[in-house]
Amino acid sequence: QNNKPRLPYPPGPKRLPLIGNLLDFPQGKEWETYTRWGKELGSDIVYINIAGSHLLICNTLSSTLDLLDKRSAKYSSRAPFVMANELAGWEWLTGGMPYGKRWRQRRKLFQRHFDPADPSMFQHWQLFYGKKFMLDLLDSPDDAWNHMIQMVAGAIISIAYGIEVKGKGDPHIKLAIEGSQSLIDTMVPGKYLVDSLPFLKHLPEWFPGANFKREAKGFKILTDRFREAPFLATVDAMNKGVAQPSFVSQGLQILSENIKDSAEVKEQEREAIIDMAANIYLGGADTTSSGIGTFFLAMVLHPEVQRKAQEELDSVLGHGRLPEFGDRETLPYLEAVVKEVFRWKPTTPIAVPHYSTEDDEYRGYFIPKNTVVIGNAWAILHDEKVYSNPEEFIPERFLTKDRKLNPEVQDPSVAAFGFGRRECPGRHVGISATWLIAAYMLSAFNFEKATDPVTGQVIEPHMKYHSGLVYTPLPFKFKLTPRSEKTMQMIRMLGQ
Ligand code: HEM
Repeated sequence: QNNKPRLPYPPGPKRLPLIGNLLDFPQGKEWETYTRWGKELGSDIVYINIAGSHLLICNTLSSTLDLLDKRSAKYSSRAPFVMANELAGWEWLTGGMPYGKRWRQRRKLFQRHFDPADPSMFQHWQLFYGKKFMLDLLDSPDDAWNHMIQMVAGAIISIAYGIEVKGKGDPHIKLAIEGSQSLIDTMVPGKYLVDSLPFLKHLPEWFPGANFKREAKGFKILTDRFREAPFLATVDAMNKGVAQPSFVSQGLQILSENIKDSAEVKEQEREAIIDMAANIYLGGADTTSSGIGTFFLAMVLHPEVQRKAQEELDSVLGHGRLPEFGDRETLPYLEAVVKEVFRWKPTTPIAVPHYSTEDDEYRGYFIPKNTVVIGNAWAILHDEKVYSNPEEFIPERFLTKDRKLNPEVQDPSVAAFGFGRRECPGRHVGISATWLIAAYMLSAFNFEKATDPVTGQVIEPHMKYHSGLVYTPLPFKFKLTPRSEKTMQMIRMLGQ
């Protein structure tokens, strides 16, 4: 290693001594700044250095796949977050775990349960909550946003634990929302000095400036409760013989039938089941609801898209019933709408940054060990060479002239769910939920812009997003009306 001549770092904005690009670091929508830097430098890979930490951004699919996929043995870890992982009790978060045996064990458990070839386990719960959601919409359409958040949270909790949540104010939903918020609060890059200067973790709590340690203690109590409470509720239901099928009940069942492993190995697997179940909520709730929020926005802004999707649904369903998962292949326009939702406003615009574990060379440049490597999903999904007018919402881009899905157009899932060995293991669960809600809502409701009740003026959707790791549309007002008396009857029948 040391005998090799040192190659230059990849191109990047000019660095200052010591602090490097610290002052250039974008606040919000960083994917747009990364894309601009790449264009200005004429390079699809951009290197920046933040006070000694290395960061590499890949702005095209080819460079991203070259590193994160083809060289995944070196690029599949995660950067250490001292505050979140060591102090606030998030060390069991698989999405943040370093690459290795512990992570692999959890990922395997996940894949065993969420087999794309047998989606019935999770689709059963998606249908259950989807129907409940439709009844809630009929009851109070103006509250669509809140109903949607509750529906997604409820479905994910049931998929993980088999616990049927009771709607607004349900303690499991409340704990889950508080738990994931505390994670978002601890994982803000640059918020806690201890993430850049890890030795600070040894300061005693009373030391001036060590409030982060007291804060971490509060977070840890919540984190532990979030991880354990729903799991214990499932164990209790299993003991009483009333548990419903779920990730946890299936995992514990298989574990109880295992007679070949030692008690120690079985205990490790039990811990992995507890961890992974809580990860299902953290990975699946905010991501899915953000995608569905973007779908709402797209429908309100594009009545012509809505109309075409409804025509297609009516031609297949004949106004007589609500769609089912089995209809999916016969509805290419709707499929194109869902693809365009994930492309237009990618839910995770920089995916989750990877971390390199060895020195490397790429196209004549040096990429040191411990570099944070970002596949810029937003840049890939907004590349005008692949998707013309990328800022526009155009489902037709995925279709041939005779309205079939065009296999030659790049599927957004090449980037919308991350890359390589860390690629989202729950992507088919999230896409399935988004498809179902899009199909249900378009068959039964019309989306329109809201009007001011006093002036009667149309209220334009504000199109504001929260710019974090998950790009989340902020709730906006819109109007939902049932398409006909018949659709209202169909929904009412769901409640019987
Ligand atoms: C529908 C929207 C979703 C989006 C956009 C999304 C996106 C992502 C991304 C970008 C990653 C990181 C990939 C990487 O490191 O390259 C990830 C990881 C993960 N996702 Fe998803 N996800 C979604 C839904 C779900 C669902 C529904 C579940 C659970 C059922 C889930 C569970 C996970 C887990 C457990 C990880 C951690 C994987 C690891 O680090 O090994 N996701 N997701």
